[in-house]
Amino acid sequence: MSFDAFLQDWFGYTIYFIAYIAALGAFGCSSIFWLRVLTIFSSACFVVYYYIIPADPLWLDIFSEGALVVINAAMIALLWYREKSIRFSEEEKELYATIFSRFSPFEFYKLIKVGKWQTFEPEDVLTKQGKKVPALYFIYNGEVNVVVDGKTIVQLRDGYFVGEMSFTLEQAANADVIVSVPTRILYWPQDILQDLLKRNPAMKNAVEAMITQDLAKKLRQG
Ligand SMILES: Nc1ncnc2c1ncn2[C@@H]1O[C@@H]2COP(=O)(O)O[C@H]2[C@H]1O
Repeated sequence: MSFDAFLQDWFGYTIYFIAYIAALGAFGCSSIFWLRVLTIFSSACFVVYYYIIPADPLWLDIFSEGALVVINAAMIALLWYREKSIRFSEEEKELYATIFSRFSPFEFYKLIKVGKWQTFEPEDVLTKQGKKVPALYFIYNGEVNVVVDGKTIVQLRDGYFVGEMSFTLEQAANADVIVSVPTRILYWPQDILQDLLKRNPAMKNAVEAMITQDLAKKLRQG
C-alpha cells in the first residue's frame, strides 16, 4: 500500500468515526439546539467522507446527508429568529436572568405564555390543607404564611414556589398558604403546566431542577 493510500484510509476511518460519535452525541442530547448542531456536524463529516474516500463520490449519500445539514441549519435559523423576536416585560427579564436561567429564551417564552401574573391581597388563600392545589405559584414579590393545623410554621418570600409539593407528588396540599402582604405572583394552572411539560421533556427537566432547588432552600430554612 502506498503512503498516499495509507493516509487516505487513515483520514477516512477518522472522519467516519468522528461523524458517528457526533451522531450518537446528537441522539443523546436533550437540548434541541445541540441536537441540531451535532447533526449538522456529523452529516457534514459524512458528506466529506462520501465525497473523498470511495473511488467515485457516492452522490445519493452525499445528497441525503447534505439535506440533513440544510434542514437542521434552517431550523436553527428559525429558532434564532423566533428567539430574537420575543419580547419580555421587565419582571420577566429579571426572572429569566435569575431563577429561570436554565431555560432557552423560547422555552421560557412558552412557560410565560401559559402563566398568569396576579397581585394577591392579604388573606387571599393560595392552597388549602388537604385540598387539591389549583396551580403552581412563584412568589415574585411579597410574602405568604404557610399554616399547618391553624399554626403558621413558616413564611415564604420572593423567589419561592408554593404548591410545588402537590405538583410533584400529585397529592393534596399539606398546608394552607395565606397571603400576608400584597404579593405579586406568577402562577400556572397545574393541568396546563403538566400538559406543556409532557410535550417538552427539556422544559420538564428544567422545572424539576428548579423545584428540587426550591425544596432544598426550604429544608435549609428549617
Ligand atoms: N415546611 C414547609 N416549608 C416551606 N414550605 C412549605 C412547608 N410545608 C408546606 N409548604 C408549602 O405549602 C404548600 C402547600 O401546598 P403543597 O403541599 O403543594 O406545597 C406546599 C409548599 O409549597
